[in-house]
Amino acid sequence: MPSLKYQAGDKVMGRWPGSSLYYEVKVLGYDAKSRLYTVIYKDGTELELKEQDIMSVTSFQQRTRSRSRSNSRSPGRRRSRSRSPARTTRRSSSRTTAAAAAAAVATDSTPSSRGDKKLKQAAEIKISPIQQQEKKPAENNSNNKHEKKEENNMASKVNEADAKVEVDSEKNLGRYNLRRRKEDGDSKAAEAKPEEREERSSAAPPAAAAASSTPLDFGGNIGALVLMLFLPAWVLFLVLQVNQKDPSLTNLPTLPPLETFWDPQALGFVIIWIFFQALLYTLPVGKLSEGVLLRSGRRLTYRTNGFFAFVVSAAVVAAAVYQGADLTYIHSHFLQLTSASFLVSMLLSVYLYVRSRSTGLDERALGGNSGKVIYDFFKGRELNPRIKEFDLKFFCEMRPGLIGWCLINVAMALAEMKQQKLDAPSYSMILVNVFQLIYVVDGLWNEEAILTTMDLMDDGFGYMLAFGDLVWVPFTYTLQANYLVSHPNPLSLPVLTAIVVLKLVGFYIFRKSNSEKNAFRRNPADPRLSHLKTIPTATGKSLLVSGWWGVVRHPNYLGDLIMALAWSLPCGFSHLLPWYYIIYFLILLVHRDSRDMNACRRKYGSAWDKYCRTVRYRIIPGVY
Ligand SMILES: NC(=O)C1=CN([C@@H]2O[C@H](COP(=O)(O)OP(=O)(O)OC[C@H]3O[C@@H](n4cnc5c(N)ncnc54)[C@H](OP(=O)(O)O)[C@@H]3O)[C@@H](O)[C@H]2O)C=CC1
Ligand SMILES: CC(C)CCC[C@@H](C)[C@H]1CC=C2C3=C(CC[C@@]21C)[C@@]1(C)CC[C@H](O)C(C)(C)[C@@H]1CC3
Repeated sequence: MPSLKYQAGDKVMGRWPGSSLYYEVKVLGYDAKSRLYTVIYKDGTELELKEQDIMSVTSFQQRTRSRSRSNSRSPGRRRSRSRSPARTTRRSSSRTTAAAAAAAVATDSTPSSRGDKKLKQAAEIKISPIQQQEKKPAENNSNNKHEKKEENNMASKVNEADAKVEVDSEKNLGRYNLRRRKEDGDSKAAEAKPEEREERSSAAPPAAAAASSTPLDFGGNIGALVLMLFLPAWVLFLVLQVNQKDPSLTNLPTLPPLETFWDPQALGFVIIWIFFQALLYTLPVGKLSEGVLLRSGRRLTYRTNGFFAFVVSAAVVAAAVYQGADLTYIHSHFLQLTSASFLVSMLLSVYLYVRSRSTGLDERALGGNSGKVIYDFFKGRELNPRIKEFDLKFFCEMRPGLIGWCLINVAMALAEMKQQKLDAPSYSMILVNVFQLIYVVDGLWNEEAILTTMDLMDDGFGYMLAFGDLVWVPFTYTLQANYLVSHPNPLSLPVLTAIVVLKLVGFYIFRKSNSEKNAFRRNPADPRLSHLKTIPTATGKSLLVSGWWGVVRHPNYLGDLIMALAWSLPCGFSHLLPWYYIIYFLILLVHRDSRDMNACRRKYGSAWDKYCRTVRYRIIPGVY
């Protein structure tokens, strides 16, 4: 790198994207095409940074020193976070450390006469060298030396704006423990306003600028192309197969004439349904929830009124049925409704790809910005495409397909009654309907929790999710109910009871683990989580290492899989078809788990390895 400002091997200070935090990093290389430096953090995390986000160690020291001086001269110019009563300083778990940090702040940035008072009001974040802290057993309230409370965030970083610590020696360039003081009283933490929690929670966004070097999933361009062709073909196969009297693997369906796929009325219904859901989403009813801090430094707001949308949709559908609407139309025109939804998802994907071309680097997903057209089209380039406040990804994932899933299931129950001349749906049909209804309603009730899932935080919005949300979910997740319409499977009471128990166990694990992680990510200081052990990471975020997330690395997947089993069991063992969902789901979740492992490895470096060594099983206890 001859004419570059920084050379490979240089030790410099790198800004964490989207924040004012600087870490000591080593320059590994420079990519002339993307004009990004690849840097490595002390814990092994590699990121790509722009030149303006890098500073030489000397300039960093000068800058921090001058800030320190100006802070001590004009207290009024300090950031106002200490002024809110909810943000009063918290008691440190270690008096020694608190004293050491206090000394550092008082000596270096404020005259001692004012020191004490100022300290009480000062920023919640303080810095002290990590080596010193790690040696103190009193600090470590876990049995494992790697496991500490969220407050013990080990980070090789210096918060330029907040730290107010003199950069007086090589000390600041080494490893620091960036910790937050505990609240005076836990309840305050729990009651804190979202904007206050924001600042208290992880100090840095989770990843770097969209990197063209992020490894490609699914075998890159070719794999994405194969999947793009295979997935609709597979949906078609399932839809045709389920209508066969004998849907076994030895009895494959024949392709119907092409004109049967197209029905303008079906397309009309699909469009009306999507627009109806869009209308409900935009109504100023329900909570406004904040998403995670993005790489761009922004935090988006979402209208989480999914449960409201569900209730209104149910009421409107019930009214339509009361007025004579025949829901069994959905069963008899399933193929046409599927192809209409496919068309909509295709058009949406093209729109998403085209608009992603005019987005900035930091608005793109790390995984869908490879420069490979097919791959990026499939994976999705833009992380959070929005039309004004209307978030397309959030909406599609949580509304038309998900609520449509329940509508289709109800239609299947009516079709079963009609086809089998029953006065009420069969027990198997009721179980499938109720189980999946619980799943969907739970998702909508806890809609906010979706904001800390991979799809919302990391994945771009492209064909994979557009097709997944609008076609895959409503037309393949309803397969069990669809199967039962013409393949009855009577259940004995003991079997029925056993299936219900299985579902409840799965649901308990799924809900508890998802809520635990969501609550922790939203407010690491939540007193209800204070018993949990955590592993600090260089990003300022911690990883849960006890509770549900200490049993396996994806307890939520475990619960989901148990539930999937309970959804297939009511269909019996006559055919493999209704078991397709659990087979697909196992593959999806194992693949998702490895995608997440790679993403977390990139995000958290050695801290993630530490987590994996501590929590050794991936999804199923006892299975690596
Ligand atoms: N029905 C269906 O078709 C599907 C359902 N699902 C369900 O959706 C839910 C969400 O799944 P998904 O988005 O894949 O993944 P998760 O909700 O498990 O999210 C993964 C993220 O959680 C954070 N995390 C991982 N380990 C820890 C830890 N120990 N402590 C704290 N945070 C941790 C990391 O993000 P960070 O650290 O950045 O916060 C990681 O990237 C699951 O319940 C899953 O079963 C998923 C796919 C399909
Ligand atoms: C087409 C591909 C082969 C796969 C596409 C995957 C998508 C269908 C799924 C990715 C993550 C999902 C989630 C749910 C539905 C399926 C998709 C979109 C979810 C909304 C179901 C309801 C749950 O309660 C949830 C936790 C909110 C789920 C979040 C992830």
